[in-house]
Amino acid sequence: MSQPLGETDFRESLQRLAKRYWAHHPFHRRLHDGRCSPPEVRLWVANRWYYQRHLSQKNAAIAANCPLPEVRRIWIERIGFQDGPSDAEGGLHDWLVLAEAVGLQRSEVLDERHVLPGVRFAADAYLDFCRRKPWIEGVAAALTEMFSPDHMSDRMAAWRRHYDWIEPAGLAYFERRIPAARADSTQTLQVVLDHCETREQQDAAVRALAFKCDVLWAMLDAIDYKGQSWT
Ligand SMILES: O=C(O)c1cc(C(=O)O)c2c(n1)C(=O)C(=O)c1cc(C(=O)O)[nH]c1-2
Repeated sequence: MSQPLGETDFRESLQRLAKRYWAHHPFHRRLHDGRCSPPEVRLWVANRWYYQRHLSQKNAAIAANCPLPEVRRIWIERIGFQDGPSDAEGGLHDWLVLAEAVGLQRSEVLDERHVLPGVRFAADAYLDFCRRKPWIEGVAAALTEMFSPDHMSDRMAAWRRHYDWIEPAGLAYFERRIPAARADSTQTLQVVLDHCETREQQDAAVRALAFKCDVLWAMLDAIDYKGQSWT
C-alpha cells in the first residue's frame, strides 16, 4: 500500500486538473469571445438547466451517503442555495430568469424539449456517481468549483461586452453564484483534505474530479455539435 501524499502534493494533484476544466472547451471560448449566435446562447442556457436541476438531488445523495453530522450539516446548505425558500427565489429561480433574459419561454425550459441526449447522459451520470460512490468521492467531484469563480466572472464580463441583447436581470444567477462558489469550494477542499486519509482515498478523489471534468466537457461537446445548426 502506498503512503498517503502530503497535503501540499495532494492539493496540487487536484489543482493540476484545472487544465481539463470546461473553461478551456472550444464552445466556452467561443461564447466568451462573443462568437455565439443568440440561438447558441439559448441552447447553452436551456441545456444547462438540466444540469442545474440535478444539483440538489446529487447534493442530497451525498448527504444521504455520509455518516458524519458535521459534514451533512454544511452540505445540505447547498440544497437551499439552488432550491431557495420558495419557487420565487433561489438558484433554480434565477436560472429561469436567465432563460427569459436570453429569449426563452419558461415553459420550453421546464419541459426540457431542447435538452440534448449527450447533456442528459452527462448530467444523469453525475447524479448516478454521487448516489453510488462513497460520499467523499461525490464531495471531491464538486471541486470543479475551485476553477469556476474566475471562469464565471469572465463570462459575465464577456456577456456585458458582446451580448447587449441579453437583459441584465439575467446575470443575477452568476452574481450570486460567484461568491457562493468561492466559499463552497474552500469548504469542499477542506473536507476532501481532512477525510481522504489513505493514498487510495486520495487517488479516488483525484479520479472523481477528473470524472467531473469529463461530465462538464461532454455536455459542451453535445452543445457545440448541435449549436452549429440550432435556430
Ligand atoms: O457556470 C459554471 O461554469 C459553473 C460551473 C460549475 C462547476 O464547475 O461544476 C458549477 C456551476 N456553474 C454552478 O452554478 C453550480 O451551482 C455548481 C454546483 C456544482 C457542483 O458540482 O456541486 N458545480 C457547479
